[in-house]
Amino acid sequence: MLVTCAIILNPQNQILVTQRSSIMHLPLKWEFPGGKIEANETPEASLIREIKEELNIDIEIIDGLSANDHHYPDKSIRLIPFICRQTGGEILLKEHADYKWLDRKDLLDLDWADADVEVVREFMGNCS
Ligand SMILES: Nc1nc2c([nH]c(=O)n2[C@@H]2O[C@H](COP(=O)(O)OP(=O)(O)OP(=O)(O)O)[C@@H](O)[C@H]2O)c(=O)[nH]1
Repeated sequence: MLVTCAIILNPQNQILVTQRSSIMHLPLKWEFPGGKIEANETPEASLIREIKEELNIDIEIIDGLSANDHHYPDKSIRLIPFICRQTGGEILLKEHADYKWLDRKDLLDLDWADADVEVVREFMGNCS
């Protein structure tokens, strides 16, 4: 399963992180918002659509990071991360339990979905 996710930076270079709801796969784990790529969709178009659907905000994509393959007991995903900026809208949570803007140094303190840990490490390594 191909999944895109957005590392959205604000003007203070904080990062938007979202918490999965208690009724989702990986309940209450933190992730970067995003979702499954649908048929005939580019990764970039999929991510822009998902972020609008889930969070009610518009983003532009700045850059891509390495995809990370991860095998959960019940599914395997390829997580494709993009660095993004918010260009419009106000955050309204449609699916998630919570969100926060975090300083980069605090990212590894969260209880991440397993597939995201490698993505966080690469992102932190790139920025330091
Ligand atoms: N959006 C998103 N999904 C992630 C991340 N990390 C990670 O393991 N995933 C997994 O990727 C899958 C796709 O996410 P989704 O949000 O579109 O799908 P979903 O919860 O409806 O999944 P489902 O319909 O298979 O239960 C989920 O199983 C989710 O747990 C992440 O950072 N962002």
